Amino acid sequence: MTVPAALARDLGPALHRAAADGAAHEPGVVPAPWREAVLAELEAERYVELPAVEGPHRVRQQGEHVVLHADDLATRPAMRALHRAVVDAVHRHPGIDGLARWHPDEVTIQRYAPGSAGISAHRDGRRHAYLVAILTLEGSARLRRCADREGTTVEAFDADAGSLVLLRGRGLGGIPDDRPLHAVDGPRDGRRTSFTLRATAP
Ligand SMILES: O=C(O)CCC(=O)C(=O)O
Ligand SMILES: [Fe+2]
Repeated sequence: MTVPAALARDLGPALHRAAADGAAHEPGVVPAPWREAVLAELEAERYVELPAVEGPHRVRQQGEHVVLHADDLATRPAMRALHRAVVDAVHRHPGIDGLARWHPDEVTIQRYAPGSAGISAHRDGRRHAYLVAILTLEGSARLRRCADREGTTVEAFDADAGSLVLLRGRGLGGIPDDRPLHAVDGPRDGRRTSFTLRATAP
């Protein structure tokens, strides 16, 4: 395919919601042919099982992942184009503090097999600055903002194919650190694959 240059949606409204509320969802961001091109590239990757229990809060995880550095995308054109398109779409909204400095260097692809329970309530790491951008390449699941570590739902997003979920990272909108607790449920039918961009540099 000819890899497109831009996402299908302006991210302004979702970025403002994420800055105000800590989380936001935008459907229909990545067109199907582009998702398929990325999924085809991913067939060459070697996935690693997530630890079933992680960290002091004992977050439960059922899935597998591949963690790439942005530099690794040089040999993965569809992924590189998607990364660039998300960064361009975010940088179009420099009025929200932090976004102009958001340079995601960490790309995580996560795969959940049918029957997986997903990932229980957690916060993403403090080392991730400004924004966490979670695209769904295939499948669907509820991604929930949680009130507590037991996983009480505050708001549920439909993380379905082509959609984007944005989570506040450290420093977004000038707020030093108010990362949302969230969980992702198991896939509804068939496998779900997500593609997440995070910035580890200040
Ligand atoms: O696969 C996803 O939807 C993202 C799950 C999540 O919250 C994470 O990996 O930190
Ligand atoms: Fe997370």
